[in-house]
Amino acid sequence: MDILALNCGSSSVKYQLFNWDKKEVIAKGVVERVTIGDSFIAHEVPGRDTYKEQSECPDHRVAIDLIIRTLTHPAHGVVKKMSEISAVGHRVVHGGEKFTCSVRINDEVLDAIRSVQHLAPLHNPPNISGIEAAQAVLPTVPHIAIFDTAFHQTMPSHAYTYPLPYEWYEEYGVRRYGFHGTSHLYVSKRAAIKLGKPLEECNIITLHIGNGVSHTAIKGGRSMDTSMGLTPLEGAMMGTRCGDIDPAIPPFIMDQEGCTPREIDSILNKKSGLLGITGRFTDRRDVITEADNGDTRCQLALDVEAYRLKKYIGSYAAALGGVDAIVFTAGVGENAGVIRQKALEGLEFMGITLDVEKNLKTFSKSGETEITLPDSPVKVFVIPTNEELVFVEDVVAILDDTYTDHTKFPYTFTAQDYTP
Ligand SMILES: Nc1ncnc2c1ncn2[C@@H]1O[C@H](COP(=O)(O)OP(=O)(O)O)[C@@H](O)[C@H]1O
Ligand SMILES: CC(=O)OP(=O)(O)O
Ligand SMILES: [Mg+2]
Repeated sequence: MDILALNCGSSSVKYQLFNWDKKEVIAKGVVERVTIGDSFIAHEVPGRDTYKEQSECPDHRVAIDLIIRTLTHPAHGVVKKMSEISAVGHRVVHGGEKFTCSVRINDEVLDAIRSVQHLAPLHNPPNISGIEAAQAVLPTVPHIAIFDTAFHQTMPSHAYTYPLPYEWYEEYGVRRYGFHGTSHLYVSKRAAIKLGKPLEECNIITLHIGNGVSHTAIKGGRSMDTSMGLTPLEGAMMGTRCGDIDPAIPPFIMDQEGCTPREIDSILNKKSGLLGITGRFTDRRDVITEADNGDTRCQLALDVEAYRLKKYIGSYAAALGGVDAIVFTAGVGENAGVIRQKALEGLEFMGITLDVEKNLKTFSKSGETEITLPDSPVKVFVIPTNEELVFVEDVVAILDDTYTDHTKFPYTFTAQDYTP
């Protein structure tokens, strides 16, 4: 059974075609610069050179057509016709309180996703266009929505309630939701395997550090708290997003500079974080290189990022009442040893003893790696995330009618009989 996983971002569409029977990736890739101009596809098939093609994608529908054309291309493709694909799994970032698990998409589900799109304006609208575009091209196969927020619906009310007028929660749904759920779920399952303990007995802190950054405190496989909030703006400092700040700052700057709520929101989402402090960069590779070259603002941005990571580790260890493992994942978490080291410095009192040399040599391509010394009471792992695999597992479980919810491990594939 071949399953297509789609992750439609504001200006990109990532995809993965997975063969469930062989448990292997048939092809994966990304269409970049969708709606922007100069769009192209980069298509990877294991054992072949990456195929790149320039092709204008003014909208997501054209991008999805391009993916399908590439997947079925006589030379670069991997399937003869699209009818070989059994189902499509779509990432949907915000599911509000309505969705505690993945669901088969129908008109009612699409309306419900639309009803919360104002809570994730950078993410949900492209997710919806992607679903509509894929349904138009593949009208006869099941389409399944997998929500970033679903995994975090297990949070207790004291973790998701803001100290704000309670009516805002009742009337507008103002509460913490949390995101990157499939990534936190996947790496925590993998960490339990590496610890050699049942997930139900583990306290794990997962640090997803990519373009978006979020941290989660996981007890017994369930999300107990997470750093992103009503929207993906709260929590850690990110490439262009501010994360936690004094809420009085936005109205103060609006008064000073005469900007509108929409303008200030755009600055906090797109011009803050590492870009805000450095004035130049969002990519940590650039920030690290320039800090090494003596740029003090790049150094400051790294110091702020690492210090804030350390504070989340401490607070989540307290929230969980102890921690068995800490996991670094996503582009930065998997590759930036310097940031990991800085974030963990001084945490020996918590039982974390880093293997400094091994940490600096660990990247995504190293695979799942323990970066603490063998006698470290708390283990720290670098675990490459695989959100698409969670999409695929959920799709299969829904098609087989064995699906309950994420935390009940409908398929133990990621947890048991799988070696990444
Ligand atoms: N070797 C590296 N060192 C530091 N940061 C890296 C490295 N490789 C990738 N990154 C960072 O990873 C980020 C992308 O992470 P990723 O998880 O792919 O993001 P997303 O899925 O949210 O688009 C880039 O912005 C870049 O800063
Ligand atoms: C929710 C979120 O921030 O997602 P991403 O990291 O893909 O931007
Ligand atoms: Mg990502």
